[in-house]
Amino acid sequence: MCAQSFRILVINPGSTSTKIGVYDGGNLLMENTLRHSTEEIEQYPSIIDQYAYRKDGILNALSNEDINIQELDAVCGRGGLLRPIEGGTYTVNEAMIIDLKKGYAGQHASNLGAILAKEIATTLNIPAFIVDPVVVDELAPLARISGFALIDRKSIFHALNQKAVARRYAKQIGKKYEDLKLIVTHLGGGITVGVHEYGKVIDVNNGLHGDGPFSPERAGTVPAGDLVELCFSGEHFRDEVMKKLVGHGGLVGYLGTNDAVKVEKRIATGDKQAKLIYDAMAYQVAKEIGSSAAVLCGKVDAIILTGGLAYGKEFIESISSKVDWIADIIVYPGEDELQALAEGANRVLSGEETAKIYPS
Ligand SMILES: Nc1ncnc2c1ncn2[C@@H]1O[C@H](COP(=O)(O)OP(=O)(O)O)[C@@H](O)[C@H]1O
Ligand SMILES: CCCC(=O)OP(=O)(O)O
Repeated sequence: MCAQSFRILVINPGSTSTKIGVYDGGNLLMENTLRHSTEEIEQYPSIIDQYAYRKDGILNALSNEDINIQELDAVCGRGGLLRPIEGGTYTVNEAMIIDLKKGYAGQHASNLGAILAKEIATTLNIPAFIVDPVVVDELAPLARISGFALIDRKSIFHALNQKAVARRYAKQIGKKYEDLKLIVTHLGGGITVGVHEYGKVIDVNNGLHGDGPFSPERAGTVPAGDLVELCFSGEHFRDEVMKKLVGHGGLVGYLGTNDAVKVEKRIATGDKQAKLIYDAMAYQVAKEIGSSAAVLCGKVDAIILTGGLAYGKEFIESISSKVDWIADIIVYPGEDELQALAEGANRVLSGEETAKIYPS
């Protein structure tokens, strides 16, 4: 008897893009990346206000590729800033939608994944899922200590892609993910460096709220005392400072764009400031990888570099030249997120796994 084949629409809203794909029986029928400039995104006061803009983009892309949405069996979105939960595939439920709409754990484009999936799925009377949301939390107790007793460190990162590429690497070398010690670095609109020890991400920088390297649009760690002074100087409003840290931080703050391709072009035409800032981003990523290697006592099976910025050859070279003494470096440009979403939904639809329930 043939295994049943399911047609699944996957939706991955990122800070600088919305990526979609349609899979049938595990085969990719179409994929599309809709890029969003800072100016486009800025028209919307909050993440939830981007809903119709992103939904229209998705439905237009599907229609341009002659995909008949009536033939879909499920819709699976990237999971956003929910309560901390274990990894896996979850049915989108009302409790999840409520948390995402009110921004329970903050604002990020991934909050739209479940909402878009549910909305499209409801009109078609089919199920909606999320897989490995950005709040997957496997931190070791030591990694939770920030040094400031009122604030714990949190696990907010590219869980879906980090896990997917780590598994891809394990398969490629004929080993199990659960038997490896890896440092996985996602280089996207946000940048996260995860310490994967035997299948668990025991430490990772909080890629959203001011921790770790700066990124195309986030400030990462900034000097805390200076930040406190700035916040209480009476010259800045709360939302303005938050925006300077997340959204208008990193490359946007220094160079006015979240697009690394444009930055590379400026460097090629001799823009010294662009080169300094781009080199500094690579420098901070390398430092974070170095400290992650210390977590694993230097016993690292491989360093994986992935995400959109990993297409930039000189950027990757700049990081690699500082950390290649630690372990082999594997570069997987782009991401495996769409396929990981499709596989997660497929495991549930085929009965291989039961969907987890998000707690209310
Ligand atoms: N070919 C490329 N060379 C260098 N940088 C690239 C390339 N393609 C995309 N990028 C950059 O990657 C970043 C976005 O990465 P991506 O993983 O798609 O992020 P997100 O999922 O957060 O939207 C952007 O700064 C974009 O300009
Ligand atoms: C919220 C952590 C994940 C993240 O930064 O995603 P993007 O790179 O898509 O913004």
